[in-house]
Order: sequence, then structure tokens, then C-alpha cells
Amino acid sequence: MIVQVVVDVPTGGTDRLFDYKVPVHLLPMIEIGMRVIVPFGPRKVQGFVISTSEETELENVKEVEEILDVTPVLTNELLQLGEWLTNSAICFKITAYQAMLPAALRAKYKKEIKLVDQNRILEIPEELRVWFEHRDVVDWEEFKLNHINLMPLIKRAISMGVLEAVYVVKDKVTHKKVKVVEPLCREDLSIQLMQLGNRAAKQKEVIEYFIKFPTAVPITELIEQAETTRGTIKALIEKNVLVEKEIEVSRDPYANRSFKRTNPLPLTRNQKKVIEPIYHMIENKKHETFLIHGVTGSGKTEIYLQSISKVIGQEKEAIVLVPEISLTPQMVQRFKERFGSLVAVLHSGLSVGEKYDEWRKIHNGSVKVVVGARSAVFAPFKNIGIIIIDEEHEATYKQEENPRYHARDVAIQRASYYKCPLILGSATPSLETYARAKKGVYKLLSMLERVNDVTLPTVEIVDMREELKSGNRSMFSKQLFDKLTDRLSRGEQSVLFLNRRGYSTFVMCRDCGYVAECPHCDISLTYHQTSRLLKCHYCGHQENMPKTCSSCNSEHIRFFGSGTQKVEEEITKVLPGARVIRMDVDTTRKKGAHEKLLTAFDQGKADILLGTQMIAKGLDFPNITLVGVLAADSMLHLPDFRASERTFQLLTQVSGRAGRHKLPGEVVIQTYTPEHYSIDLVRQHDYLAFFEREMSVRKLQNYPPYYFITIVQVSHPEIMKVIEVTEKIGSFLRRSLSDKAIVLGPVASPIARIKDRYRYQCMIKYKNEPTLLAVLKEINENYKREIQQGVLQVSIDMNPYVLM
Ligand SMILES: Nc1ncnc2c1ncn2[C@@H]1O[C@H](COP(=O)(O)OP(=O)(O)OP(=O)(O)O)[C@@H](O)[C@H]1O
Ligand SMILES: [Zn+2]
Ligand SMILES: [Zn+2]
Repeated sequence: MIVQVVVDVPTGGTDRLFDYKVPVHLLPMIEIGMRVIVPFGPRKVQGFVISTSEETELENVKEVEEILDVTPVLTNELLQLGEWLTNSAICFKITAYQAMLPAALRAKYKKEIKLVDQNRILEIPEELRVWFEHRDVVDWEEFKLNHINLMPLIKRAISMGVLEAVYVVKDKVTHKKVKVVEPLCREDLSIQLMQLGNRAAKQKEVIEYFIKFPTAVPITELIEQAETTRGTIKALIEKNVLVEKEIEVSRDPYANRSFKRTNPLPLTRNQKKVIEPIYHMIENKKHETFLIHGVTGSGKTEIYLQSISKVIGQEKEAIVLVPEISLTPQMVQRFKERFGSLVAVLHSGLSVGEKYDEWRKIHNGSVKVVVGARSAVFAPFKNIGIIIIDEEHEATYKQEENPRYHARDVAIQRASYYKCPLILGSATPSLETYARAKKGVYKLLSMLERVNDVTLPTVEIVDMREELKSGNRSMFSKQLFDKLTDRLSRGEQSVLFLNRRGYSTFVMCRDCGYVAECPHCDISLTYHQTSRLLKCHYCGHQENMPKTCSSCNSEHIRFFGSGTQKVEEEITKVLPGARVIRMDVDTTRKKGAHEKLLTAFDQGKADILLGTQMIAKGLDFPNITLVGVLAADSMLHLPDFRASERTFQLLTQVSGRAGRHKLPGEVVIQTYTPEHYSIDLVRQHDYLAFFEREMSVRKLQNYPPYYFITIVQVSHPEIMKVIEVTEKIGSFLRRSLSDKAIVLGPVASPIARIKDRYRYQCMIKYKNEPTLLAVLKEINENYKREIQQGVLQVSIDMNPYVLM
């Protein structure tokens, strides 16, 4: 038998199927969708079996070396999906398939340089020889890290045949094991107890424990339960009363938590209206994409939960995507409380091993629901009954590296394959989605009121320019300060929101205006108070805080801006009695920290929750009656056509945290541009007005949803080269596309240099260009050689979500 394999060598020339023969001893095992190890040139690489055939036209076909899986890791459906992904995201096949699997299943290679024969060591160039004097094999990384200059010598020695490059494939999969003990023979326990006599009282206690609980138990647990010691257990093992063995367990990040079971709530009239058509599709096994436009607190999550129940009742599975969910433990909890151990959770806060174990539960069918971030859209279920994307407008659903896919598009593919509904939910849908719903491509379901007549919070917008004029230099307006004081006296809770993006602390000279920038990237450095260092967020460069200005030597160099730390200090100054919980990247770095802080806040251990993006959504605490936004416009001026949309969405989300239950809520938004529609319309909770307004702007500027856009970005260490290539690409695009397509550029990218590489780009705006994919592939093909040499980079992003 012959198999066709996609190999793990992501370059243009190898992005096709290769034939391999299956040796007889592997014939009974091999299946489509399995990972294999195959020889490829001088090395061994991992690959996926895509198809099989009886014969091959090629001569000298090599043999499959090894099979890595017992059951296929990719189903037929996922194999097809990979094909679609390769095409629509313009990426290599191997990249598409690897994106679908947990990191633990991706191959890891170790390259080693091996001395072929110790007797020939003198043939090696002298500088190299010391490396092999006491060993035959040297890890390639050792050379690469510190001795890049040895490369030519190594190459020569390899061509002379004294050294050899060997690739070792390592399967990263590890199954967690624990040591347990159990009685060697249960029936004998009482006899053994008697035989022990009076001296071994401690050992007797352990035997008595096993008479009561005769099953295997982890050693640590036994020590605790039987109040015994390791020594006692060891003695019993030596006497052959107990045996020790290792068993495989699955790592469960939520193992030590108990979840109260909740029952479905009786739905409100509004919720019933919305869930009917979804039920209908589930019952009739039909595909449809729904958009639930539901204001904050309208009860969308309850609809998700009850739709999933219905699907589970049909013996089918559900995928729920939420934006980076380690950030919303409350959300996970709501699913675990309803479906218990039928829920797997996948998010970036888990270790590689934990992620793999969650993935296995999905793969072997022991869970029915997965709640996860973007990549959970590839969950290897085999009978999907519903896919839900909560907060569908979030930019994190677009992957910003290869394969550059949008989870929504992948979800549509999968839902139509399984003939099941896809639900997009949001209080502030993306313009693209809402426009499609209006056109009838998606079915629109609206819930414009909160559950149980709870009213939306009142929103007050404060003009900070006026505050300054009236002499208030603090970061809190009078209105916000008064309301915070009021909540403190009433024992109610407040949320203070600070937008991290575009609002970090930078260092500026007060005399000449010089701003400290990264020497490798065109971006200002950020001051970190805890380490007192200046750091670049793009390349990791760091330096000490300067004492004098490097431009004019003035000593008046200070850090500006207002990070969360600074806000916290200010609160302690002006509201000394307030207890504050600060939530930002610094305070939530430790595993579980996020959840701990939120639990503390929920238990009333703080008056104010101060934080960045991570507190904007998902929180549902009854005692929050005030939300303050410190600088609403920090995001508005980013060079991105979605800046207004993002501002409106974020402000609406944070506002939605206030007054969700019995107590009414208030919101204070501080801004320097109160007249801007994306801020003003938050006050009126008027998504539809915002939609119309923003659509007219997009129409005027030929942006999505009226036009699609694609960005071709070129980067290279030499600026002349970048400009030259980008210009060529620009004119090639103009030549090749229809005259209805608009090609802009070349222009420097918004961040014109990152890690010493200059960045230029062309933007294509188009409505209907059937040849576009082919044209873009041709660009890739043209620069293939230079790209493979690793200096030039050409990245193609269709429907970009982060412009930089
Ligand atoms: N049918 C119902 N009966 C009683 N309470 C309900 C019902 N549906 C939802 N709730 C409660 O109303 C509150 C808001 O609901 P939920 O969190 O589902 O809204 P949401 O639309 O998902 O909110 P957001 O988008 O702001 O996170 C929750 O506390 C929830 O328990
Ligand atoms: Zn940098
Ligand atoms: Zn200066």
C-alpha cells in the first residue's frame, strides 16, 4: 500500500503530498489522519497521512518509518477543513493541519551533529575538533547559540563525510502518571493483619485502612487518609502485602473545584422568542447562522446553555468559543455548573500537558461540550450539534499568524458540514456581521432589554478639558470622585476601567519633548515600575531608566501616562479608606491569580476593582453599581479604520458591568472628545444608531463591510530592498487585478520597523476579485527563493484585524 503524506517542512517546494510505501508490519495499523514519521532527504520528519492508494508512479519510494498514533488525530472532516484553510488563508498544508492540534502533538525536532568515526577526528578542521574530543554527538543548538561562525566549517566537514547531521524526532506527548499502592491480595489482608503481631502497630493501621477501602490509592493520599508515613508503606511493600504501580491519570485543571449543579432557568418571553428558531434548526438538523444581538445582561448565556442541553439530548456535541477564557473564569463556571464533567476547557492559561489532556477528552468522546478560546474551533468532535461564538466582535477570533484564519469562518465551514446551527452572540456585533444579518445572510435575533426588567445603567460623559479648565488636575473628574465616595459610604462596589492600549507609561523629556524609543523598533518604550526598566513590547529590548535626556542632556526626563499602578496610587491618596483590587497583566501572571482576585471581589473583600481590558466583559456581580472609565479616547486615535468601532464596543461592554441585578447602575465616562459619536452613542445605548453612522463612514472610505481588504506586507533589514519589492508587488497587483480593485501603497506600515526590520505594505480594497487568490499565490511563488533564505518576508493577510 502507498500513502500520501504531508510532511512537516513548511516551505513552498514541499507543500504537496509525498508518496510513501507502507511496510508490511505497519499495514494493519495505518489509517488516514494519523501522524507518521517518514524519511525526507537526509532527515526524518513528522507528517500526516492524507490518503492512500494501491500504486505509485514514482520509483524508489521510501518507506514509512513509524506510526505515532493509535487512532487518527484528524478526522475526514478535519482533513477537508485543512484543505479549505490552506486555500482561503494562503498557508502551507502542514501549517493548517498543525493548527488544529494541541501543541503536544506537534513534532519537535532535535538536530544533532554526529562524528561519523572517532578514528577520523583529525580530518575535522582544528577549531571544530575540540567539540568532539570526548563525545560523538553535539547538539546543534549549542553551535547555533554561540558559535555561528563555525557553520561554514561544519558544512565542509559534512560534505567531507566526517560529520553528519542527524535529525531526531521527539514526540512531545506525555501522559501524566501517579504512583499508587494497592493490596497485593485483598483476601489475605485479614490473615496478614493477624500475622503482624503487636510490634507493627503502624503497619496494622494501614492494613486496616485497606480492609475498609480495598482499592488503589495514590501514595500521598494514603499518607493523609491513613495518617501514616512513607516508611510504613515501604515496609509493607517489602513484605509483599502492598504493591506499588504507576497509573495514567488525566490532568484536570479544575479537579479541586466543586461546582454546584444549576438547573435551567424558566426563560423570559424574550428569551423564548429567540430560542425557538434555534431549537427548530437543531430538531430539523439544518445549518443556519444566527446572530443574537442582545444587550449586556439580556440573558444570552442562558440561551447558549439551554440550546446546548437540547444538543446533548440528541447525543451530539457543542463547541463554545469565548474570547481568551482564562480571562473569564465566571463563564467557565456557568458551563461547569450546568454540565459538570461533560465540559472540557481549552485556553492559553493551561500547560501543554493540561491542554493535551483536555483535547484527549474531546477526541475520545468522554466530554460533550468544549468551552475555549479561538483554536477550540478545531475541537475534534465527530458529531457537532451546535457551535456558539460569544462576543463575536472580538478581534482575538482572528489569528494573527499563519494560518491567518478567523474562527467565525472556520465555524461556518464546520457547522454547514454537520448541518447544525452556528450562533454568534454580542451586545455590539461587528459591523460585518450585523450588515450580513441585515441582508439576511445570517438570521438576526434581537434581545434589546435586560432580563427581568432590570434597566440599563445611566451613562454620564465627562469632558476632561473642562475639568482641567476648572483647575482639577487629578485623574478623577469631580463627578467620578463624588460617585466613588458615595459607593464607599453605601458599601456598594465600583469598577474602574483603564484601557491599556495606547495608554501605557512612556518616558518624555519635559524640556525638549524627546520620547525614549526602542533602538530596534519604531515604537516608544514602556516604563515598568516594578523593575524600573524601560521595555519594548514588540521585541523585548530593555534598558535602564535614563537619568538625563539623550537628546538635550536635561535632567527633566520623566515617565508619563497613567498605568494601572499609578491609578492605584492615586486612589490610595484621594480615597484612603478604599480597598482596591488591581487586575492587569502584572497581577494576574501567576496561574489562578485571575480567579482568586475575582472571587475576593465577589466576596466583598474590596470596594473597587481596577483593571484593563480583562475586566471589560463577562463579569456578573450583583453589587457593582458604578463603572468609571478613565480615558475613553485612548483607543480612538489608533491608526486603524476600526478604531471607532472598537471604542464603542469596549465602552458598551464595560458599562454593561453596572447594575445587572437589583441595584441600579451608573456609568461615568471621562474623555477629551465627548462629541465623538462612538462615545456619545454609548450614553444612549444605541447600537443601531452607531451602526448606521459608522456604516456611512466606511462607505465613504471604501472600507469593510463595503469592501474587503487584504494587506501584503514586506519586511527586510534594508529599507531600499523593502521599498523596491513592495513597489514591484504594488504594480503587479495593479496589473493583475480588475480595474474595480483599489490598490494603495506602497506605504510604510503603521509601525515602520520592528526588530530592525523595515516594514512596507500595499493594501487592496475589493468587492469581487475571483483571481485574487491566484494572484496572491503568484506573489508568494515569485519571492519563494528569497523568502526561504530567510531574509525577506512577505506576509499576506486577508481581512486583517490588527493593523500595525
Ligand atoms: N430566564 C432567566 N430568569 C432569571 N434570571 C436570568 C434568566 N436569564 C438570565 N438570567 C440572569 O440574568 C443575568 C444576565 O444574564 P446573562 O449573563 O446570561 O446575560 P448576557 O446577555 O450573557 O450578558 P453579557 O453579554 O453582559 O455578559 C445573569 O445573572 C443570569 O443568571
Ligand atoms: Zn523593540
Ligand atoms: Zn531633552
